[in-house]
Amino acid sequence: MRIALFGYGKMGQMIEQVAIKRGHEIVAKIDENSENIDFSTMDVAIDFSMPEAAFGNITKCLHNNVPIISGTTGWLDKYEDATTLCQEKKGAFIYASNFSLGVNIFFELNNYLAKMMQNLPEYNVELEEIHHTQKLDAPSGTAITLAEGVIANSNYKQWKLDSASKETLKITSKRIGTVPGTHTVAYESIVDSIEIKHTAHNREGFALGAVTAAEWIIGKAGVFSMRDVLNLG
Ligand SMILES: NC(=O)C1=CN([C@@H]2O[C@H](COP(=O)(O)OP(=O)(O)OC[C@H]3O[C@@H](n4cnc5c(N)ncnc54)[C@H](OP(=O)(O)O)[C@@H]3O)[C@@H](O)[C@H]2O)C=CC1
Ligand SMILES: O=C(O)C1=N[C@H](C(=O)O)C[C@H](O)C1
Repeated sequence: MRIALFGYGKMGQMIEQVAIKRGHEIVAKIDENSENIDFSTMDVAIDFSMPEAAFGNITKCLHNNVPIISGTTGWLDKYEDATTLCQEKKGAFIYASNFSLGVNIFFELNNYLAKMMQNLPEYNVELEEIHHTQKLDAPSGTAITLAEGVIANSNYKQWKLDSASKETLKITSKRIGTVPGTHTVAYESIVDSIEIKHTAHNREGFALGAVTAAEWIIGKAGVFSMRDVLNLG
């Protein structure tokens, strides 16, 4: 498969390693200064760039009929515009806040746990995410997906950074050293605590998930998710 990388930072470089190991070819490494991009050389594009760049990269790919996988976080105010364009162009697009297999299982676990806790008012739930100090957005995209999972299965109406109320689910974001990504969902009552936690040890799981999604999307049209790729039901 001929893969173009939009963004060649920490994730772009890890994806290159994983893709080459799986027999793929990197045909372009695109950054904010790239001009005259030749879309005809690409079977698929993978975008791990920056919050302000992702939507532009996605729309360029869709306009040029190149399937696009995006893992960039912090741009989701434009997600619906991207899906509408994808449908208009009969293109192929996947966004995931987290491409790792482990986190996608963790998302399912989070939804299941939230459903079980729904009618147990003695428990209070909070989310925490920890990432490296270079991360630009907060809360993490993964924490937002986890919060959406809790909200869909509880009486919470919204999430907020550092602030809680009866209707507001609190997310705490910490930035420490080189932490690749740690997410905790904690339910607390007076008598006990229930915690589920995912700890990424490095970036390889994210990269493998993104390359797997790129392999899966070839020949398909539509807006998909990692639930589709991993066949999680
Ligand atoms: N969904 C997932 O599984 C994961 C998502 N992420 C997300 O992916 C994104 C990238 O993370 P990471 O690789 O760690 O970040 P880095 O900062 O290491 O890399 C981002 C790269 O994007 C480049 N860039 C800037 N503008 C553009 C542009 N217009 N087009 C293409 N590239 C551009 C930057 O170049 P320059 O430095 O020259 O500006 C930089 O090299 C973040 O949003 C992060 O949250 C990260 C890990 C997993
Ligand atoms: O910026 C990162 O590094 C990560 N970003 C994603 C997020 O915002 O959830 C995924 C992963 O946790 C690493």
